[in-house]
Amino acid sequence: MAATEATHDVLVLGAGPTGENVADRAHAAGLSVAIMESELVGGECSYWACMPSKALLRPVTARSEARRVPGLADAAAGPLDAPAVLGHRDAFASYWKDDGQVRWLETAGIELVRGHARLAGPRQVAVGDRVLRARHAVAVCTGSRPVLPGIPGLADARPWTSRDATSAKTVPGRLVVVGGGVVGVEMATAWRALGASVTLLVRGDGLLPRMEPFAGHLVAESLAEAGVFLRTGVEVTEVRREAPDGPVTVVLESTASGAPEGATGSGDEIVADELLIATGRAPRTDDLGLETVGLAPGSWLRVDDSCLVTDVPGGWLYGVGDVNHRALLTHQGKYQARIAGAAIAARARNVPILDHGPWGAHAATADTAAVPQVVFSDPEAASVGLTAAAAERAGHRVRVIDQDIGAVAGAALYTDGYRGRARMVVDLDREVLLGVTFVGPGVGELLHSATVAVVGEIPIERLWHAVPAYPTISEVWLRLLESYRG
Ligand SMILES: Cc1cc2nc3c(=O)[nH]c(=O)nc-3n(C[C@H](O)[C@H](O)[C@H](O)COP(=O)(O)OP(=O)(O)OC[C@H]3O[C@@H](n4cnc5c(N)ncnc54)[C@H](O)[C@@H]3O)c2cc1C
Ligand SMILES: NC(=O)c1ccc[n+]([C@@H]2O[C@H](COP(=O)([O-])OP(=O)(O)OC[C@H]3O[C@@H](n4cnc5c(N)ncnc54)[C@H](O)[C@@H]3O)[C@@H](O)[C@H]2O)c1
Repeated sequence: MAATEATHDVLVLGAGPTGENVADRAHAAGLSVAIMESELVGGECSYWACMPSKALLRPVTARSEARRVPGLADAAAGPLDAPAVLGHRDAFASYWKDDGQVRWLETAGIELVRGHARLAGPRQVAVGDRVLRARHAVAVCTGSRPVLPGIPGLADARPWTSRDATSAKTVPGRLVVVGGGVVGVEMATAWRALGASVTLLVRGDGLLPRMEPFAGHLVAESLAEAGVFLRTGVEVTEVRREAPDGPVTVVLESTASGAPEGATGSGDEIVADELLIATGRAPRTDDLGLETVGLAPGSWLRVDDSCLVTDVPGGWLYGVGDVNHRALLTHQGKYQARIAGAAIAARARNVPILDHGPWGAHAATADTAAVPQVVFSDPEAASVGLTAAAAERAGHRVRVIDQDIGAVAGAALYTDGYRGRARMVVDLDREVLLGVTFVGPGVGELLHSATVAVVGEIPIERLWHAVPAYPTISEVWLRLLESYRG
């Protein structure tokens, strides 16, 4: 059968949050756009990542806070209603149906092409028996997938990935989680609160290694209090699941210092019902036709600040979102999409000089200079910009100011015995903030104040006039600034 052909101004591969926003920005600029999707419009974030995971975690943190509010503690003392929480999660994952997002594409005037898309040479994409051509740009927004390390026996042991951990229909009796990054911590938090006996295995010496060390310490302390069995400094060397529906045995390099609640087996082996591997991400570029444009299949796409792929000549191929490995977060993918969409539109109109300096309209800057992230653990950990160690490594002359958030009146009112800590990293040469970290209940909503301060490079002397309302947790800002100014 002959291939059907069509030409659009812009072709977008992958309709996750990033692809949707590239398509939207390009279309809003008057360009014709087709977007291709092999699974569900909305991508990982909507169905197997941000939305379902946060729907699982919100009841956990709400209960935990309520337990520390006088008058509510008894009412919140019982277990979570797991079927209700899982049902709430299902609703937030739109029951794994994308009708709503498809309707949005239709309303926006963006053509949806369902199927697996592959590049078929410069400015050309094949989907099934269709060949689509792009007048101006092709944007690859195909995201990332979980990495499964090459541990003997793992592939045959039916491990959970982040997709299973966010969509499981029942609570496992015993869950082993490998990886102390964001997915490992969030999912250990959720499934423990839902009733599973959870063992968290970490290769390094702590959790959340990309944040300030106190974030990992406070979260680890709280996970241990919740009954999570945390083992640091261990490596999984083998995994066995002898019967398809039987338990899984995880073999470790070191000796256990105790056994997790409800687990059978100890020492070098842990037996569990499910095993979640949360050890990072790989780009979804292995079956994308990258070789037809001179790139290596399976590689992250190297891009400039307008998200143009640097290794392909001609100025037509963009890599936006997770796939370029700059910042694997939905809000940063969408930010890059707004920048790339503007750059695509400007180049299509032959605008001679793009605004490509840092913080310019056509230069993604915040996704390297000021990335905000909230880990929705209990307590939450929220950070933007550089940690103290990263700032020093980058050659800045810094001063670090730490503050116990529990000492602030608003925090004391928020929950009894509020435990939390804040840090700001000050650039001593310019007297602006390079990074801010908050750990504690409810701090996720505090983060944007720090993001504005870091991105805006607001001088400390002006921040002094940004008066936090009394009595809110935001008063921690005042304490941080008082400590700095003396
Ligand atoms: C468990 C978990 C929780 C997370 N929680 C958060 C959070 O709270 N906040 C946050 O900011 N980030 C979070 N993230 C990260 C976030 O999910 C990603 O950064 C985000 O989804 C990236 O968006 P994207 O559009 O670049 O890629 P994706 O969301 O992965 O979308 C890519 C799309 O491309 C499609 N596709 C792939 N290949 C092809 C092809 N060849 N042809 C056609 N279509 C294709 C895919 O089916 C998919 O729909 C989380 C991640 C995980 C794993
Ligand atoms: N709330 C949020 O913003 C949120 C939530 C979940 C995920 N995400 C994003 O999704 C991405 C993926 O998260 P993730 O937790 O899978 O990756 P990650 O890179 O954050 O953490 C993976 C961890 O696994 C460890 N690891 C790697 N190989 C290992 C092995 N063989 N054995 C034991 N440990 C090993 C790494 O040292 C690392 O600490 C991250 O970039 C994250 O930002 C964001």
